[in-house]
Amino acid sequence: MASKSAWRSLHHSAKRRNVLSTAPYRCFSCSLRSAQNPPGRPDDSSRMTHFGFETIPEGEKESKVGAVFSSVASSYDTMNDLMSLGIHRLWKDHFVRSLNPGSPLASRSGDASSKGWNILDIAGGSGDIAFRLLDHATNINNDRETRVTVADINADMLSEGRKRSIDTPYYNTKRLSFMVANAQHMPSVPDNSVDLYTVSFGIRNFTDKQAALHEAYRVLKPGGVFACLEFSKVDNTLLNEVYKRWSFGAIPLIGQVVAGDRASYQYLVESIERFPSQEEFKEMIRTAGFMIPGRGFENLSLGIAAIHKGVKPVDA
Ligand SMILES: C[S@@+](CC[C@H](N)C(=O)[O-])C[C@H]1O[C@@H](n2cnc3c(N)ncnc32)[C@H](O)[C@@H]1O
Repeated sequence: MASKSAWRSLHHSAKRRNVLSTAPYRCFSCSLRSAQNPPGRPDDSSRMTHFGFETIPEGEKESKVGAVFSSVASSYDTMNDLMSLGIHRLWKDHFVRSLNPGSPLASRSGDASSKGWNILDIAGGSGDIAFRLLDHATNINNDRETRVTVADINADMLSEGRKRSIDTPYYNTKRLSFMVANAQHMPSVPDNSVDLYTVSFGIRNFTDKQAALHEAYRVLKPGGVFACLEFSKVDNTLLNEVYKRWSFGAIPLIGQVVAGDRASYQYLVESIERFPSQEEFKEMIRTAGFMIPGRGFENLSLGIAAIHKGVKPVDA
């Protein structure tokens, strides 16, 4: 008899080719996909959304985004360096430093007995943020208890992450795990169980961003922190002009030359353009129930990217 993992991979390749419609046992990733319309939610089949500059039925977005990331998975890290001229590394380092993972939890949750942080890195893809979070906890805070679950809807991106983790001290330890999950509905993550929820360059791809923010609120402990690093709106006219020429002119072309895939990179730049402004996104975080610390966001490189944070109230 085929092992569960062998069956699962056969099942998924069959699903991709549309030749299998029913699962003989509960398949985690597929059940999550179908869980987009949980009981009680209206059928979304007639609702429209954006896929880059295209308007498409909501029900089609996940598979289209899935195809983009399956296509770019193997070249994703190289492309990130080329597209951002390496700057994404500085943004990610700064993001993680600003969160200070592994520092004493007592200061914000009042739970002096807590050891280590339970971190959920959503849309974690190839592990860039997870490895940095664990390095920071270990090397800066001397904390060897903090653990990160990298969750992503795309098994191909997670498999790149798993491969990369082999070169880290966290490989095959309880500090690092990978999970196929849809940020909009994560039934396997209990309420009030997470200290820090991170999402880096992921949320603009979600079909229902507000639903994902509500789900972040649900899984975070009271006092827990939501933190998002995402492309945003440039607040300087001249830089904005240069940036748009670079992103629309060069990035799809680099995608074609390096990864043999122009269309996926065209989608990625269009999705940046479609993402709400800093102020609009801050209001979405507030709507999900979070308290907004200070100004609520920090612009990086004049707003090319921004860090947004929200805190779940301690008395929630
Ligand atoms: C641009 S990558 C970001 C990867 C990584 N966080 C980083 O900063 O390099 C975006 C990721 O979002 C994932 N994603 C898209 N929609 C998702 C959803 N609804 N739930 C979870 N992950 C999703 C994609 O599969 C992809 O791995």
